Amino acid sequence: MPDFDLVVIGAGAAGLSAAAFSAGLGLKVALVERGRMGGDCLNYGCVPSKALLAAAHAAHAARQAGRFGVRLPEPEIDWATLRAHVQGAIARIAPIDSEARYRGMGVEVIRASAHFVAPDMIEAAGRRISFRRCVIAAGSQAIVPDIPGLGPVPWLTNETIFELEDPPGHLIILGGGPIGLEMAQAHARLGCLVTVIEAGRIAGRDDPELVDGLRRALLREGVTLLEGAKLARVSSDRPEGGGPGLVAHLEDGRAIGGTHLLLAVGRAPRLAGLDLSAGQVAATKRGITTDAGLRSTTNPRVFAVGDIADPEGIGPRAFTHVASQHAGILARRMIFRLPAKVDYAALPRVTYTDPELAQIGLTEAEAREAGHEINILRFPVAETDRAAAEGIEEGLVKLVVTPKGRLLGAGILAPHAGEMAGTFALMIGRKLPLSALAGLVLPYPTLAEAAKRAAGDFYAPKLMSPLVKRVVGWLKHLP
Ligand SMILES: Cc1cc2nc3c(=O)[nH]c(=O)nc-3n(C[C@H](O)[C@H](O)[C@H](O)COP(=O)(O)OP(=O)(O)OC[C@H]3O[C@@H](n4cnc5c(N)ncnc54)[C@H](O)[C@@H]3O)c2cc1C
Ligand SMILES: NC(=O)c1ccc[n+]([C@@H]2O[C@H](COP(=O)([O-])OP(=O)(O)OC[C@H]3O[C@@H](n4cnc5c(N)ncnc54)[C@H](O)[C@@H]3O)[C@@H](O)[C@H]2O)c1
Repeated sequence: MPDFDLVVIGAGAAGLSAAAFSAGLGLKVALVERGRMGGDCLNYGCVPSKALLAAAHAAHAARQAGRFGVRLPEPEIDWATLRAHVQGAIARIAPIDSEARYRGMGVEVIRASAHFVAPDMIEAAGRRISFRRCVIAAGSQAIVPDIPGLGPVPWLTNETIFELEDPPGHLIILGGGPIGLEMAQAHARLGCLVTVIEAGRIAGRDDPELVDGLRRALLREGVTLLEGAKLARVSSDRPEGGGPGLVAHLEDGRAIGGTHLLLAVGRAPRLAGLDLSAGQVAATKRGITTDAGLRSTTNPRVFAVGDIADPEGIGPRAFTHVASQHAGILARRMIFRLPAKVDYAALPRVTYTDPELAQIGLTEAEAREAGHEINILRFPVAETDRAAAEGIEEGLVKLVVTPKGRLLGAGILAPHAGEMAGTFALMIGRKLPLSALAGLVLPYPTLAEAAKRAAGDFYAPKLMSPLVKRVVGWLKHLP
């Protein structure tokens, strides 16, 4: 008999969900975690970043209040209290992910590093542990690019930036993806100088039309965005009187002096140390190779979930809600032996800047690339009455639909766009026709009305057609 029905490696969003439902269904489960319970999302990712952004938005709101005739002095940033707020947000959620809670569920929690010693056995804390099934949920970590000068010049990643004792004077951020942009706006609003060095364009996976508005918003707030910029090397530049300092030298000869460097150029799966070859588990630099049901293609006892999983070579989707989706697939596939596959057709993703940038399903470019015949519908958020009342200038809803009115994708740039994403995820996921959105009675005044107005545009030409006008002309003669 194996020691455990299930061994889970990693107690982040993905591993915790897998352990909880498996123990709940009566399986004997071991959960191995070498770092902090809760993984990246709780400790170094979603939670601290959103807590920092909340503080930054409060500072910004105070600065903007004058527009409404409410005059406030320039906000003073109390960094120690701000840090306490960020750590407090983590502490508030931590009990949910805690060792004590999981032990209470009957899970054996092992605080150690795990590695394979055989296809049906791992080793952790000096113990060899055999299993019927193993779920690898070891997550991902920040990529450290090979840039001359890094090393002598220290750098920050998502694991260290929330621990700074003092605010950075001038934060140089390498990479303008979700991490780079969220951290850029957060620090700029908190009074730091910020320069983003992006090799391509910022928010490169998102629709350029939506990104335009976000770019304008960031530039207005004083963030320096260097797009299409290649970093050649970094050098140390300690200012007189001490303190951190560096110079980022771009390939085109520009040199940017700053105090701190944040690396936000993407994520790499945490494969090192797992000794996957001993477990006969195949992997590439994108992650653990699985089928569409998250089962290892080379070891049927093993599944992979969360950031480390690479189902069918389509690559990871590094989001906490994907980790949860994976856990649901695992329950059906691994425990109930039902067919279940990853399906990202209705996947939402949100960059929590202000305005927020949300994409659900396909962007226009992705839909065209996939060969869909599409219509594009747009409505500027600024034209809603709510935007007028709140002085909102930036924002756009952009819908990607088939000629028959099926929604393939929705992009939203708006304050709190993430709160609107659910409607679109439901529509795409359940294949609801666009008429469902066009006919929806929404509360007035809300920014979400922009989405309904965009959907309405699909039907307006049909409604105003000569045929309909003839029918109306005929109907008016009826008693
Ligand atoms: C700054 C930042 C902000 C983010 N914001 C958002 C957001 O707003 N929304 C969103 O959806 N996603 C966000 N993400 C992404 C999200 O954090 C990840 O997708 C999610 O944490 C992945 O969960 P996971 O369980 O796969 O991996 P992780 O959370 O990384 O957990 C893996 C765990 O495995 C442990 N581990 C690794 N190897 C071993 C081993 N050999 N033995 C034992 N333990 C091991 C690690 O210590 C870790 O705790 C953000 C990420 C970052 C970095
Ligand atoms: N709000 C959210 O849901 C949220 C927030 C943060 C992170 N995440 C997840 O974490 C993942 C990783 O985020 P990320 O921002 O680190 O990575 P990313 O891969 O999304 O973006 C990295 C950016 O860095 C650029 N880049 C790469 N190498 C470079 C170099 N040498 N010089 C300059 N630019 C370079 C790329 O062109 C890209 O635009 C995201 O894709 C997302 O899945 C999600």
